[in-house]
Amino acid sequence: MSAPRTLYDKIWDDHVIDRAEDGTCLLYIDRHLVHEVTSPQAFEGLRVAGRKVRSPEKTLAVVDHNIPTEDRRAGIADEESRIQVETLAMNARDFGIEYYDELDVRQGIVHTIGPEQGFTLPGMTIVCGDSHTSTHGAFGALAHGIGTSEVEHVLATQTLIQKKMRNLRVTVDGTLPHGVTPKDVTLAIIGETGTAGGTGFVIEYAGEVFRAMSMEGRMTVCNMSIEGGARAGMVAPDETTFAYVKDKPKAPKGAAFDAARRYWETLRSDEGAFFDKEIRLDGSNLPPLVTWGTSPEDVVSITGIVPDPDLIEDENTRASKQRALAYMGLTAGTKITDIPIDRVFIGSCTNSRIEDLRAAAQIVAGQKVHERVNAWIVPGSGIVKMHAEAEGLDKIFKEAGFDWREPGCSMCLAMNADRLAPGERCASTSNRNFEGRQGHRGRTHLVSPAMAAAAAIAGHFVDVRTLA
Ligand SMILES: CC(C)[C@H](C(=O)O)[C@@H](O)C(=O)O
Ligand code: SF4
Repeated sequence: MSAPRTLYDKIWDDHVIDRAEDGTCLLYIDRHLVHEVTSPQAFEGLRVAGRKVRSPEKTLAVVDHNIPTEDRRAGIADEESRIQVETLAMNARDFGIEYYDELDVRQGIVHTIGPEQGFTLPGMTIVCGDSHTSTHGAFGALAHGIGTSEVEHVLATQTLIQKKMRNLRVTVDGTLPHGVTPKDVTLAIIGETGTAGGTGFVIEYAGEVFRAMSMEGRMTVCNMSIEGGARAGMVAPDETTFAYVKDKPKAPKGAAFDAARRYWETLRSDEGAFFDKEIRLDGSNLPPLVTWGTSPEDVVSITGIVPDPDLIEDENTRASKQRALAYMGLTAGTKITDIPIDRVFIGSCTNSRIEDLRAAAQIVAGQKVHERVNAWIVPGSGIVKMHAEAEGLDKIFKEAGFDWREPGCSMCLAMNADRLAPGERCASTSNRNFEGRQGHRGRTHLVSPAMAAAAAIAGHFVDVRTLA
């Protein structure tokens, strides 16, 4: 009998084409997602070399980072963004790749549309020139970001040169309390391990909490694997996965689905499989979390206070956390619920799917956005937007005073017209809170959609567990 293997080992083994003596492998790539930021030089490289895209049918292109989230018909005012978008459209046309442009209802954030279209499936190797490709690991796929030269390599060959990572299992057992969401789980994990805790690893998320979690929740968790330093994160596929995938436009149908499913059912870590590192958390004790600093590991409970970096022993850590506190304009000891906010951003590939919008709408219904707050909802895709509107969620948000916008990366990163003004403080459902991430001198607090919605109403952070 062969040695027990992890989920990662199995997907890896099934995709190795060639192994060099030093362990470097050539991996087959099943799916390649392409967006406007990291693809222009890759296509240019193909042009110069006179090469074609090896498997256009395994490649899908979409615009997300540079597009405006207001009326699209007005075009793109910013010259650089306009060129990025036009270039992707041209490249997709020239190389025969399916492309969702800014007027297509299927357009959205690259990591939202892959799963939505059934382009993302269990057991696959999935890459994109984007770090949050880890999102797709929620399906039990090996999915990670690649650099632009690798984008060119995959376009040309449908393969990638890779070294295998080590196996890390993060087990979260128990039942999440009311008001505690997948976003809080992922922030808790990063708070525990730090942003370097996953370096050199592929994470498998295991335990009762992930078994009970929806596909969208699993995507939120896998999305932020990269903030925890890991190459990728994954959840073994199960009935929840199969039910989600079934009937998606690009998923296999009928007998082909049944055959695929039989393979997918083998994609779980064997009893006794070896993990290089294990981390355990109790999900039953988690509170809603808020980040106070400029790293996703700077998490604190909603019932907590801004920590005092002066108390940190390690000199470097102390200096960096002191700087974070100064950047954030906070004073140690301040209650988290006393921090006033100016902006709310419910969006990004972490938290802008339909369940996120429902969770936010539930808190917003019948209420008004606080007079000081400018609050936005940016659906992850045109399909999410359409579903939300069919459910009347847009009305709930608009009546409360939210801006209901067009899909895209938007204010997750300041690469388009959407950004914080200097000094503005934002409750954001995105995944990064680095200096300037949402705009020059902007201040980001990472939270769940429910927490962001509650903050929009109150004008400061609120413990959602105290709401009905
Ligand atoms: C623009 C892109 C390369 C980048 C990434 O890789 O993550 C972006 O999506 C981000 O979230 O910072
Ligand atoms: S939504 Fe944010 S994190 Fe996700 S791909 Fe876009 S910029 Fe990157």
